[in-house]
Amino acid sequence: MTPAAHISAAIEVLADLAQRRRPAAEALKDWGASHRFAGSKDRAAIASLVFDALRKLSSARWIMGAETPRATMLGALREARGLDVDAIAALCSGERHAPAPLTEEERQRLDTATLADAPAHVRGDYPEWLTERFAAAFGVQAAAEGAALATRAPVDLRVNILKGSREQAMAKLSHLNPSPTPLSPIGLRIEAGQGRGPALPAETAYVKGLVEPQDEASQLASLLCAAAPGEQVLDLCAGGGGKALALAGQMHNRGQLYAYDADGRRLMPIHERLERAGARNIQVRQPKGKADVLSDLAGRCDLVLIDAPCTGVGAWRRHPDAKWRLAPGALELRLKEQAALLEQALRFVKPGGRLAYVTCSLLIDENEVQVEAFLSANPDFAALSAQETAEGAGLPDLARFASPHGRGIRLSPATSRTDGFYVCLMRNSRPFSRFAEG
Ligand SMILES: C[S@@+](CC[C@H](N)C(=O)[O-])C[C@H]1O[C@@H](n2cnc3c(N)ncnc32)[C@H](O)[C@@H]1O
Repeated sequence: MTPAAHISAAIEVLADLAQRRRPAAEALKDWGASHRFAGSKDRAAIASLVFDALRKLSSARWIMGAETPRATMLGALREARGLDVDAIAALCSGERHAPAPLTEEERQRLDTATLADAPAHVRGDYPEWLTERFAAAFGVQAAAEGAALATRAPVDLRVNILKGSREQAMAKLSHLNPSPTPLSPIGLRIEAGQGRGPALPAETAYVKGLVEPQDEASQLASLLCAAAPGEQVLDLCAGGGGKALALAGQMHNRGQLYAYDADGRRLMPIHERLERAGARNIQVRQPKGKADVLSDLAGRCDLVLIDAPCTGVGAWRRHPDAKWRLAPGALELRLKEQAALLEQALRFVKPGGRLAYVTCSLLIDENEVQVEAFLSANPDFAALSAQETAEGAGLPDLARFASPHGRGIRLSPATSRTDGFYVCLMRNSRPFSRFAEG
Protein backbone atom coordinates (compact mmCIF):
# COMPACT_ATOMS: atom_id res chain seq x y z
CA MET A 1 0.00 0.00 0.00
CA THR A 2 1.13 3.56 -0.66
CA PRO A 3 1.26 6.28 2.00
CA ALA A 4 -1.79 7.83 0.29
CA ALA A 5 -3.68 4.54 0.52
CA HIS A 6 -2.83 4.38 4.23
CA ILE A 7 -4.55 7.74 4.64
CA SER A 8 -7.67 6.53 2.82
CA ALA A 9 -7.76 3.47 5.06
CA ALA A 10 -7.31 5.61 8.19
CA ILE A 11 -10.28 7.73 7.08
CA GLU A 12 -12.36 4.54 6.78
CA VAL A 13 -11.40 3.50 10.29
CA LEU A 14 -12.22 6.97 11.64
CA ALA A 15 -15.63 6.69 9.94
CA ASP A 16 -16.20 3.37 11.71
CA LEU A 17 -15.24 4.95 15.05
CA ALA A 18 -17.58 7.89 14.43
CA GLN A 19 -20.47 5.44 14.06
CA ARG A 20 -19.65 3.04 16.87
CA ARG A 21 -18.23 4.13 20.19
CA ARG A 22 -15.59 1.46 20.66
CA PRO A 23 -11.83 1.12 21.21
CA ALA A 24 -9.75 2.10 18.18
CA ALA A 25 -7.84 -1.18 18.42
CA GLU A 26 -11.08 -3.10 17.73
CA ALA A 27 -11.95 -0.99 14.68
CA LEU A 28 -8.41 -1.40 13.35
CA LYS A 29 -8.55 -5.15 13.87
CA ASP A 30 -11.83 -5.37 11.96
CA TRP A 31 -10.40 -3.27 9.15
CA GLY A 32 -7.40 -5.60 8.93
CA ALA A 33 -9.64 -8.68 8.89
CA SER A 34 -11.64 -7.34 5.94
CA HIS A 35 -8.56 -6.15 4.01
CA ARG A 36 -6.33 -9.19 4.07
CA PHE A 37 -3.99 -7.78 1.43
CA ALA A 38 -2.70 -5.24 3.96
CA GLY A 39 0.54 -6.43 5.52
CA SER A 40 1.66 -5.81 9.08
CA LYS A 41 3.63 -2.69 8.11
CA ASP A 42 0.56 -1.27 6.36
CA ARG A 43 -1.63 -1.98 9.37
CA ALA A 44 0.91 -0.33 11.67
CA ALA A 45 1.05 2.75 9.43
CA ILE A 46 -2.76 3.00 9.37
CA ALA A 47 -2.99 2.55 13.15
CA SER A 48 -0.41 5.27 13.62
CA LEU A 49 -2.44 7.68 11.46
CA VAL A 50 -5.66 6.85 13.28
CA PHE A 51 -4.05 7.38 16.69
CA ASP A 52 -2.53 10.68 15.56
CA ALA A 53 -5.96 11.80 14.36
CA LEU A 54 -7.50 10.83 17.71
CA ARG A 55 -4.77 12.67 19.61
CA LYS A 56 -5.54 15.86 17.67
CA LEU A 57 -9.24 15.32 17.04
CA SER A 58 -10.55 18.69 18.24
CA SER A 59 -7.79 20.87 16.86
CA ALA A 60 -7.86 19.06 13.50
CA ARG A 61 -11.62 19.61 13.21
CA TRP A 62 -11.30 23.24 14.23
CA ILE A 63 -8.67 23.83 11.57
CA MET A 64 -10.86 22.22 8.92
CA GLY A 65 -14.16 23.71 10.13
CA ALA A 66 -15.76 20.28 9.77
CA GLU A 67 -16.12 17.07 11.78
CA THR A 68 -16.10 14.46 9.02
CA PRO A 69 -13.54 11.62 9.18
CA ARG A 70 -11.81 13.11 6.12
CA ALA A 71 -11.59 16.56 7.68
CA THR A 72 -10.28 15.05 10.92
CA MET A 73 -7.56 13.15 9.09
CA LEU A 74 -6.54 16.08 6.90
CA GLY A 75 -6.36 18.42 9.87
CA ALA A 76 -4.34 15.87 11.82
CA LEU A 77 -1.83 15.53 9.00
CA ARG A 78 -1.07 19.17 9.63
CA GLU A 79 -1.51 19.32 13.41
CA ALA A 80 0.08 15.99 14.36
CA ARG A 81 2.44 15.33 11.49
CA GLY A 82 3.41 18.88 10.64
CA LEU A 83 2.72 18.46 6.90
CA ASP A 84 2.07 21.63 4.92
CA VAL A 85 -0.77 22.07 2.45
CA ASP A 86 1.32 21.11 -0.58
CA ALA A 87 2.51 17.88 1.02
CA ILE A 88 -1.09 17.01 1.95
CA ALA A 89 -2.32 17.90 -1.55
CA ALA A 90 0.33 15.62 -3.06
CA LEU A 91 -1.00 12.72 -0.98
CA CYS A 92 -4.62 13.48 -1.94
CA SER A 93 -4.19 12.94 -5.67
CA GLY A 94 -7.45 11.01 -6.14
CA GLU A 95 -5.51 8.37 -8.08
CA ARG A 96 -6.03 4.67 -7.33
CA HIS A 97 -6.47 4.36 -3.56
CA ALA A 98 -5.48 7.91 -2.64
CA PRO A 99 -8.03 10.29 -1.03
CA ALA A 100 -9.89 12.66 -3.38
CA PRO A 101 -8.08 15.88 -4.27
CA LEU A 102 -8.38 18.79 -1.85
CA THR A 103 -11.23 21.20 -2.43
CA GLU A 104 -10.42 24.89 -2.64
CA GLU A 105 -11.81 25.39 0.87
CA GLU A 106 -9.75 22.51 2.31
CA ARG A 107 -6.63 23.95 0.68
CA GLN A 108 -7.30 27.33 2.14
CA ARG A 109 -7.99 26.05 5.62
CA LEU A 110 -4.91 23.85 5.66
CA ASP A 111 -2.90 26.82 4.51
CA THR A 112 -4.17 29.56 6.76
CA ALA A 113 -6.47 28.40 9.58
CA THR A 114 -5.07 28.80 13.09
CA LEU A 115 -5.98 27.78 16.61
CA ALA A 116 -5.41 31.30 17.92
CA ASP A 117 -9.09 31.93 18.69
CA ALA A 118 -9.93 28.36 19.66
CA PRO A 119 -11.10 27.62 23.21
CA ALA A 120 -8.71 25.85 25.60
CA HIS A 121 -10.33 22.42 25.15
CA VAL A 122 -9.73 22.65 21.38
CA ARG A 123 -6.15 23.89 21.70
CA GLY A 124 -5.53 21.18 24.28
CA ASP A 125 -7.52 18.47 22.48
CA TYR A 126 -9.52 17.32 25.49
CA PRO A 127 -13.28 16.75 25.80
CA GLU A 128 -15.26 19.94 26.33
CA TRP A 129 -17.02 18.53 29.40
CA LEU A 130 -13.64 18.42 31.17
CA THR A 131 -13.03 22.16 30.64
CA GLU A 132 -13.66 23.12 34.27
CA ARG A 133 -11.72 20.18 35.62
CA PHE A 134 -8.69 20.95 33.45
CA ALA A 135 -8.88 24.60 34.46
CA ALA A 136 -9.00 23.55 38.13
CA ALA A 137 -6.00 21.25 37.67
CA PHE A 138 -3.83 23.49 35.49
CA GLY A 139 -5.19 27.05 35.48
CA VAL A 140 -3.85 28.98 32.50
CA GLN A 141 -1.72 25.99 31.53
CA ALA A 142 -4.80 23.84 30.77
CA ALA A 143 -4.41 24.00 26.99
CA ALA A 144 -0.65 23.45 27.16
CA GLU A 145 -1.05 20.40 29.43
CA GLY A 146 -3.77 19.03 27.15
CA ALA A 147 -1.57 19.59 24.11
CA ALA A 148 1.29 17.72 25.78
CA LEU A 149 -1.12 14.85 26.50
CA ALA A 150 -1.94 14.89 22.77
CA THR A 151 1.61 14.14 21.66
CA ARG A 152 3.15 10.72 21.03
CA ALA A 153 4.78 9.01 23.95
CA PRO A 154 8.25 7.50 23.71
CA VAL A 155 8.78 3.84 24.53
CA ASP A 156 10.05 3.69 28.10
CA LEU A 157 11.56 0.56 29.57
CA ARG A 158 12.28 -0.30 33.17
CA VAL A 159 15.49 -2.13 33.79
CA ASN A 160 14.93 -5.07 36.12
CA ILE A 161 17.73 -4.68 38.61
CA LEU A 162 17.23 -8.30 39.67
CA LYS A 163 18.71 -9.22 36.29
CA GLY A 164 21.29 -6.54 35.56
CA SER A 165 22.20 -2.87 35.44
CA ARG A 166 20.95 -0.04 33.25
CA GLU A 167 24.35 0.05 31.55
CA GLN A 168 24.09 -3.64 30.67
CA ALA A 169 20.57 -3.18 29.31
CA MET A 170 21.69 -0.19 27.24
CA ALA A 171 24.49 -2.21 25.73
CA LYS A 172 22.15 -5.11 24.92
CA LEU A 173 19.66 -2.76 23.24
CA SER A 174 22.17 -0.40 21.61
CA HIS A 175 20.70 -1.11 18.13
CA LEU A 176 17.49 0.62 19.32
CA ASN A 177 19.43 3.70 20.36
CA PRO A 178 18.07 3.95 23.91
CA SER A 179 18.97 6.79 26.25
CA PRO A 180 18.76 6.86 30.04
CA THR A 181 15.47 8.34 31.27
CA PRO A 182 16.11 11.75 32.83
CA LEU A 183 14.25 11.12 36.10
CA SER A 184 14.10 7.40 36.74
CA PRO A 185 17.48 5.86 37.55
CA ILE A 186 16.29 2.50 36.24
CA GLY A 187 14.69 3.61 32.96
CA LEU A 188 15.62 3.61 29.29
CA ARG A 189 13.87 5.66 26.63
CA ILE A 190 13.46 4.95 22.95
CA GLU A 191 12.12 8.06 21.23
CA ALA A 192 8.88 7.67 19.27
CA GLY A 193 9.03 7.50 15.52
CA GLN A 194 6.02 7.52 13.22
CA GLY A 195 5.94 3.86 12.42
CA ARG A 196 5.95 0.79 14.56
CA GLY A 197 7.78 0.86 17.86
CA PRO A 198 10.55 -1.63 18.55
CA ALA A 199 9.49 -5.30 18.42
CA LEU A 200 10.26 -5.79 22.08
CA PRO A 201 9.02 -9.38 22.49
CA ALA A 202 11.72 -10.43 20.04
CA GLU A 203 14.52 -8.82 22.05
CA THR A 204 16.66 -11.13 24.17
CA ALA A 205 16.88 -8.46 26.87
CA TYR A 206 13.09 -8.62 27.15
CA VAL A 207 12.77 -12.39 26.86
CA LYS A 208 15.32 -12.83 29.65
CA GLY A 209 13.54 -10.32 31.89
CA LEU A 210 16.20 -7.62 31.88
CA VAL A 211 13.73 -4.97 30.67
CA GLU A 212 9.96 -4.42 30.90
CA PRO A 213 7.96 -1.73 29.12
CA GLN A 214 6.85 0.80 31.73
CA ASP A 215 6.41 4.53 31.41
CA GLU A 216 8.93 6.56 33.36
CA ALA A 217 6.21 8.06 35.60
CA SER A 218 4.94 4.60 36.47
CA GLN A 219 8.52 3.62 37.37
CA LEU A 220 8.79 6.72 39.53
CA ALA A 221 5.46 6.02 41.24
CA SER A 222 6.83 2.62 42.22
CA LEU A 223 10.19 4.02 43.33
CA LEU A 224 8.52 6.74 45.42
CA CYS A 225 6.88 4.00 47.52
CA ALA A 226 10.43 3.20 48.68
CA ALA A 227 9.73 -0.49 49.28
CA ALA A 228 12.70 -1.87 51.20
CA PRO A 229 14.17 -5.39 51.31
CA GLY A 230 12.51 -7.41 54.06
CA GLU A 231 9.26 -5.44 54.12
CA GLN A 232 5.72 -6.82 53.96
CA VAL A 233 4.03 -5.10 51.03
CA LEU A 234 0.50 -5.35 49.69
CA ASP A 235 -0.24 -4.27 46.13
CA LEU A 236 -4.00 -4.04 46.45
CA CYS A 237 -4.74 -3.23 42.79
CA ALA A 238 -2.00 -5.26 41.17
CA GLY A 239 -3.65 -5.81 37.77
CA GLY A 240 -1.07 -7.17 35.34
CA GLY A 241 1.66 -6.50 37.91
CA GLY A 242 3.54 -3.52 36.42
CA LYS A 243 4.10 -1.83 39.79
CA ALA A 244 4.43 -5.12 41.69
CA LEU A 245 7.36 -6.13 39.50
CA ALA A 246 9.04 -2.77 40.04
CA LEU A 247 8.52 -3.08 43.80
CA ALA A 248 9.98 -6.60 43.79
CA GLY A 249 13.11 -5.17 42.18
CA GLN A 250 13.41 -2.53 44.90
CA MET A 251 13.04 -5.25 47.53
CA HIS A 252 15.84 -7.34 45.99
CA ASN A 253 13.59 -10.38 46.32
CA ARG A 254 13.67 -10.09 50.12
CA GLY A 255 10.55 -9.74 52.27
CA GLN A 256 7.11 -10.50 50.87
CA LEU A 257 4.94 -8.79 48.32
CA TYR A 258 1.29 -9.76 48.03
CA ALA A 259 -0.35 -9.00 44.70
CA TYR A 260 -4.13 -8.80 44.78
CA ASP A 261 -6.77 -7.50 42.39
CA ALA A 262 -10.54 -7.59 42.75
CA ASP A 263 -10.71 -8.77 39.15
CA GLY A 264 -8.88 -12.10 39.05
CA ARG A 265 -8.65 -12.05 35.24
CA ARG A 266 -6.51 -8.94 35.37
CA LEU A 267 -3.92 -10.82 37.40
CA MET A 268 -3.45 -13.44 34.69
CA PRO A 269 -0.39 -11.95 32.93
CA ILE A 270 1.43 -11.57 36.22
CA HIS A 271 2.54 -15.20 36.50
CA GLU A 272 4.46 -15.22 33.24
CA ARG A 273 5.93 -11.80 33.99
CA LEU A 274 7.12 -12.88 37.46
CA GLU A 275 8.81 -15.89 35.94
CA ARG A 276 10.57 -13.81 33.32
CA ALA A 277 11.65 -11.18 35.83
CA GLY A 278 13.02 -13.71 38.32
CA ALA A 279 10.85 -12.12 41.03
CA ARG A 280 10.55 -14.73 43.75
CA ASN A 281 9.04 -12.80 46.64
CA ILE A 282 5.61 -12.12 45.12
CA GLN A 283 2.62 -14.10 46.30
CA VAL A 284 -0.39 -13.67 44.05
CA ARG A 285 -3.68 -13.64 45.95
CA GLN A 286 -6.64 -14.37 43.70
CA PRO A 287 -10.08 -13.18 44.81
CA LYS A 288 -12.33 -16.09 45.77
CA GLY A 289 -15.96 -15.09 45.76
CA LYS A 290 -16.89 -13.49 49.05
CA ALA A 291 -13.95 -15.00 50.97
CA ASP A 292 -11.62 -12.54 52.65
CA VAL A 293 -8.38 -13.73 51.04
CA LEU A 294 -6.34 -10.94 52.64
CA SER A 295 -7.54 -11.32 56.24
CA ASP A 296 -4.14 -12.56 57.44
CA LEU A 297 -2.54 -9.29 56.33
CA ALA A 298 -4.64 -7.03 58.57
CA GLY A 299 -2.39 -4.66 60.51
CA ARG A 300 0.75 -6.33 59.15
CA CYS A 301 1.90 -4.37 56.11
CA ASP A 302 4.79 -1.92 56.04
CA LEU A 303 3.47 -0.61 52.75
CA VAL A 304 0.09 -0.82 51.04
CA LEU A 305 -0.05 0.40 47.48
CA ILE A 306 -3.33 1.51 45.94
CA ASP A 307 -2.70 1.89 42.21
CA ALA A 308 -6.27 3.02 41.90
CA PRO A 309 -8.69 2.52 39.03
CA CYS A 310 -9.03 5.98 37.48
CA THR A 311 -10.03 7.87 34.35
CA GLY A 312 -6.55 7.36 32.91
CA VAL A 313 -6.26 11.00 31.82
CA GLY A 314 -2.50 10.84 32.39
CA ALA A 315 -2.12 8.02 29.88
CA TRP A 316 -3.91 9.73 26.97
CA ARG A 317 -0.68 9.90 24.97
CA ARG A 318 -0.77 6.10 24.80
CA HIS A 319 -4.55 5.66 24.61
CA PRO A 320 -5.83 8.67 22.68
CA ASP A 321 -9.18 7.02 21.91
CA ALA A 322 -9.87 6.70 25.64
CA LYS A 323 -10.24 10.45 26.07
CA TRP A 324 -13.16 10.66 23.66
CA ARG A 325 -14.84 7.60 25.10
CA LEU A 326 -14.56 8.84 28.68
CA ALA A 327 -17.98 9.87 30.00
CA PRO A 328 -18.90 11.88 33.11
CA GLY A 329 -20.56 8.78 34.58
CA ALA A 330 -17.26 6.89 34.44
CA LEU A 331 -15.53 9.61 36.43
CA GLU A 332 -18.26 9.48 39.10
CA LEU A 333 -17.87 5.71 39.32
CA ARG A 334 -14.07 5.90 39.64
CA LEU A 335 -14.39 8.50 42.41
CA LYS A 336 -16.56 6.12 44.43
CA GLU A 337 -14.20 3.18 43.84
CA GLN A 338 -11.17 5.24 44.87
CA ALA A 339 -12.77 6.43 48.12
CA ALA A 340 -13.84 2.85 48.92
CA LEU A 341 -10.34 1.51 48.20
CA LEU A 342 -8.71 4.02 50.53
CA GLU A 343 -11.03 2.92 53.32
CA GLN A 344 -10.49 -0.74 52.44
CA ALA A 345 -6.70 -0.35 52.48
CA LEU A 346 -6.40 1.14 55.93
CA ARG A 347 -6.83 -2.07 57.83
CA PHE A 348 -3.70 -3.56 56.31
CA VAL A 349 -1.28 -0.75 57.18
CA LYS A 350 0.58 -1.52 60.36
CA PRO A 351 1.29 1.27 62.86
CA GLY A 352 4.16 3.28 61.42
CA GLY A 353 3.50 1.78 57.96
CA ARG A 354 2.85 3.65 54.71
CA LEU A 355 -0.16 3.88 52.47
CA ALA A 356 0.66 4.91 48.89
CA TYR A 357 -2.17 6.30 46.79
CA VAL A 358 -1.37 6.41 43.08
CA THR A 359 -3.40 7.23 39.97
CA CYS A 360 -2.58 7.85 36.34
CA SER A 361 -5.04 10.73 36.40
CA LEU A 362 -4.40 14.44 36.59
CA LEU A 363 -7.84 15.47 37.80
CA ILE A 364 -7.87 16.99 41.28
CA ASP A 365 -11.07 15.13 42.24
CA GLU A 366 -9.34 11.79 41.73
CA ASN A 367 -6.15 12.86 43.47
CA GLU A 368 -5.72 15.68 45.98
CA VAL A 369 -9.43 15.77 46.87
CA GLN A 370 -9.55 12.02 47.55
CA VAL A 371 -6.47 12.20 49.75
CA GLU A 372 -7.79 15.19 51.67
CA ALA A 373 -11.12 13.46 52.33
CA PHE A 374 -9.32 10.31 53.49
CA LEU A 375 -7.03 12.27 55.83
CA SER A 376 -9.89 14.18 57.41
CA ALA A 377 -11.79 10.96 58.04
CA ASN A 378 -8.70 9.14 59.34
CA PRO A 379 -6.67 11.46 61.58
CA ASP A 380 -4.21 8.67 62.42
CA PHE A 381 -2.85 9.02 58.91
CA ALA A 382 -0.62 11.93 57.91
CA ALA A 383 0.61 12.73 54.42
CA LEU A 384 4.33 12.88 53.80
CA SER A 385 5.39 16.12 52.13
CA ALA A 386 6.64 15.94 48.55
CA GLN A 387 10.13 16.58 49.85
CA GLU A 388 9.96 13.78 52.43
CA THR A 389 8.56 11.42 49.82
CA ALA A 390 11.18 12.28 47.24
CA GLU A 391 14.07 12.18 49.69
CA GLY A 392 12.81 8.95 51.24
CA ALA A 393 13.03 7.35 47.82
CA GLY A 394 16.51 8.74 47.17
CA LEU A 395 15.09 10.93 44.38
CA PRO A 396 15.22 14.42 45.97
CA ASP A 397 14.91 16.12 42.59
CA LEU A 398 11.30 14.92 42.32
CA ALA A 399 10.25 17.30 45.11
CA ARG A 400 9.98 19.99 42.43
CA PHE A 401 6.91 18.19 41.14
CA ALA A 402 5.00 18.77 44.38
CA SER A 403 1.32 19.12 43.57
CA PRO A 404 0.27 22.78 43.49
CA HIS A 405 -3.11 21.73 44.93
CA GLY A 406 -2.21 20.06 48.19
CA ARG A 407 -0.55 16.81 49.07
CA GLY A 408 1.42 14.54 46.82
CA ILE A 409 3.57 14.63 43.71
CA ARG A 410 2.13 15.22 40.27
CA LEU A 411 3.91 14.31 37.05
CA SER A 412 2.69 15.19 33.56
CA PRO A 413 3.91 15.26 29.96
CA ALA A 414 4.17 19.05 30.06
CA THR A 415 6.17 19.24 33.29
CA SER A 416 8.16 16.00 33.61
CA ARG A 417 7.93 14.64 30.03
CA THR A 418 6.30 11.49 31.37
CA ASP A 419 2.77 10.14 31.47
CA GLY A 420 0.57 11.91 33.98
CA PHE A 421 0.71 10.35 37.45
CA TYR A 422 -0.19 11.31 40.97
CA VAL A 423 1.48 9.81 44.04
CA CYS A 424 0.78 10.52 47.69
CA LEU A 425 2.34 8.68 50.61
CA MET A 426 0.62 8.66 53.98
CA ARG A 427 1.94 7.29 57.24
CA ASN A 428 -0.11 5.48 59.84
CA SER A 429 0.81 7.06 63.16
CA ARG A 430 -1.71 5.02 65.14
CA PRO A 431 -0.01 3.53 68.21
CA PHE A 432 0.29 -0.27 68.33
CA SER A 433 -1.93 -0.60 71.39
CA ARG A 434 -4.86 1.28 69.82
CA PHE A 435 -4.50 -0.86 66.74
CA ALA A 436 -4.91 -3.99 68.85
CA GLU A 437 -8.14 -2.54 70.25
CA GLY A 438 -9.46 -2.52 66.69
C1 LIG B 1 -4.63 1.11 37.45
S1 LIG B 1 -5.11 -0.55 37.39
C2 LIG B 1 -3.73 -1.38 38.12
C3 LIG B 1 -2.49 -1.44 37.26
C4 LIG B 1 -1.38 -2.26 37.86
N1 LIG B 1 -1.10 -1.93 39.23
C5 LIG B 1 -0.09 -2.15 37.06
O1 LIG B 1 0.82 -1.44 37.48
O2 LIG B 1 0.00 -2.81 36.01
C6 LIG B 1 -6.32 -0.61 38.66
C7 LIG B 1 -6.74 -2.00 39.07
O3 LIG B 1 -7.57 -1.90 40.22
C8 LIG B 1 -8.44 -3.00 40.22
N2 LIG B 1 -9.51 -2.73 41.19
C9 LIG B 1 -10.61 -1.96 41.06
N3 LIG B 1 -11.33 -1.95 42.19
C10 LIG B 1 -10.67 -2.73 43.09
C11 LIG B 1 -10.89 -3.11 44.45
N4 LIG B 1 -11.96 -2.68 45.13
N5 LIG B 1 -10.00 -3.93 45.05
C12 LIG B 1 -8.92 -4.36 44.37
N6 LIG B 1 -8.66 -4.04 43.09
C13 LIG B 1 -9.51 -3.23 42.45
C14 LIG B 1 -8.85 -3.12 38.79
O4 LIG B 1 -9.32 -4.43 38.50
C15 LIG B 1 -7.56 -2.78 38.04
O5 LIG B 1 -6.85 -3.92 37.67
